Amino acid sequence: MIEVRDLRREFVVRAKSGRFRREKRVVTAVADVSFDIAAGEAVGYVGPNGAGKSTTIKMLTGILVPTAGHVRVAGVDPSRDRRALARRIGVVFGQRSQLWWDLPLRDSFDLLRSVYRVPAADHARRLHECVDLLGLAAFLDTPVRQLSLGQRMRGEVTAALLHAPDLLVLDEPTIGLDLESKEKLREFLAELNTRRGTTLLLTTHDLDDIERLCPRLVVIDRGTVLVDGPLDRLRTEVAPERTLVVDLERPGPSVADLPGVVSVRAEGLRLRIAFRRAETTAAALIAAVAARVDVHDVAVAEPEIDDVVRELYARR
Ligand SMILES: Nc1ncnc2c1ncn2[C@@H]1O[C@H](COP(=O)(O)OP(=O)(O)OP(=O)(O)O)[C@@H](O)[C@H]1O
Repeated sequence: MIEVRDLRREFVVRAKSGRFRREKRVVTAVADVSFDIAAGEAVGYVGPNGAGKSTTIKMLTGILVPTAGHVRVAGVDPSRDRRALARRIGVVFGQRSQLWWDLPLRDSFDLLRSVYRVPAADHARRLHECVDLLGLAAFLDTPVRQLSLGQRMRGEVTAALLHAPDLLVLDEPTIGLDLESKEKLREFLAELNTRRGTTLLLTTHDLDDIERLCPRLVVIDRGTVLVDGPLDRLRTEVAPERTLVVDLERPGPSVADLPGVVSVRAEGLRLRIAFRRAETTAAALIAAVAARVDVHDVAVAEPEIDDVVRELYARR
């Protein structure tokens, strides 16, 4: 669905140097990025501010022309054939709108139907589905400028899907939304990916989006890909410690010396035992702990995705 090889984008900026002189400087926003995304995948594209995420997305959607490299999206060269691309993909920019500000939401959808020449019956069916799943009914006749951010975002996602694209690209889709709206949107996108097989590529600073939606993560920093792989593998490789949370019946002797244990933190009768997955299993550790202290309850916590990404940024 997406093929990116040695993709590069430079910007020439003119900075003041001295009183009258302006110096030309080249900023490399994206430097030789390569990745492939297959149909049906859901991929998170993350990185710190200024990493080059938006610049990449703009090249994938035909808004920016690459300085060098090869890019194909749904079989199309995005900057050469934006029209053909527009029929195959949907794009949602959290910070920008494709809706008509002064018109009721419903009218924007009608206009988009004409733009994409979607047959009336298909349009009605897809719209009905989005209205239902995203809960749009209450504000379909409200002008877009009067919508709350959460309502507008649900409208934006609907607008991007009315022509049934195979790929949906989302740039910061949950930015600024409250927790409930975020969850609603994530649930909808997850369904879209698993049920309909729509490919998802999203940039986000909210790692819960990734946790919920993207089995695969591409991390970019200073214009280059830092890592690319399944989230589960990154968890194991980058954050090799898991945590056994043990609730004790009563205080007992220390368990810090058990094999594989890295550290133990006690909060009343609750112990947080960090252990290395390469050195012991949760089952073996639970047995060893239970042989020493009276255990009321146990749970195993995987590293948070935030920890994984923080560790990756720290390593650069
Ligand atoms: N039009 C432009 N002219 C000059 N420099 C630019 C332009 N657009 C982006 N850049 C620079 O390219 C780099 C990457 O920017 P980009 O917007 O792609 O980052 P990002 O990963 O999307 O960041 P954020 O998370 O803050 O949105 C930055 O250093 C930015 O200043």
